[in-house]
Amino acid sequence: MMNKEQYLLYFIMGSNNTDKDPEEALREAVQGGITCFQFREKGEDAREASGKKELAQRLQVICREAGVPFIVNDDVDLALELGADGIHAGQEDTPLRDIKKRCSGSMTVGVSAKTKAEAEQAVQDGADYLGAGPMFATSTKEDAEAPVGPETVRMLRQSGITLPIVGIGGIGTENAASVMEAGADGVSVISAISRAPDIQQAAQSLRNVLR
Ligand SMILES: Cc1ncsc1CCOP(=O)(O)O
Ligand SMILES: C=C1C=NC(C)=NC1=N
Ligand SMILES: [Mg+2]
Repeated sequence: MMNKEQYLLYFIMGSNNTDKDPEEALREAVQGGITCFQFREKGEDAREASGKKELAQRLQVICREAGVPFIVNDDVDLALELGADGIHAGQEDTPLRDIKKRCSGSMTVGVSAKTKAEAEQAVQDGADYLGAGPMFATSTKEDAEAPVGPETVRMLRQSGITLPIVGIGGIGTENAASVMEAGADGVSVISAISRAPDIQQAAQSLRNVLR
């Protein structure tokens, strides 16, 4: 199970989020100080089946060596097969109750939620953290909905949600602090790190504005 501090700089990446070798990209991000990693192999040119599993295993080794939690997006079977530290489910993915039945109590289960109702349902279903967004405009997720802004984090806190919350969507060094100030425990980032010329520097710069 993860502690709140581990959500601070929650890097997410799949092979199609970087032009670099994904393993090299993750090593650089770990060097730069990410506190948590999610393997999200999705969308155009995403690897599938054995290719996806092999890449996941290699990235999991990098996380394990660094003591960084390794979370899998959406794919419950893969998460269980790998013995991942956690799974992240979107609203359109496998219902949390079904996931919880299949996962051991030690597995961190995260849910995307941006309304009070979604958040309360997730709490009831036993979610360990919430991903709220998109905070700002993003081109990384093709079907991302309209940005909801950090106000959504503030709203969830004012609604009495005490679960760890990470903001996600279009986050970089220029706006990360506003997400934390709204009450998030961390920020989830894809392209501001995965597409940076110097990935280690990008992760370090984000760490520097977070705390
Ligand atoms: C997976 C996801 N969910 C909401 S926005 C998003 C993409 C975030 O990518 P980026 O950090 O590059 O905007
Ligand atoms: C859609 C998502 C929202 N939040 C997080 C943390 N991960 C995701 N894949
Ligand atoms: Mg999803």
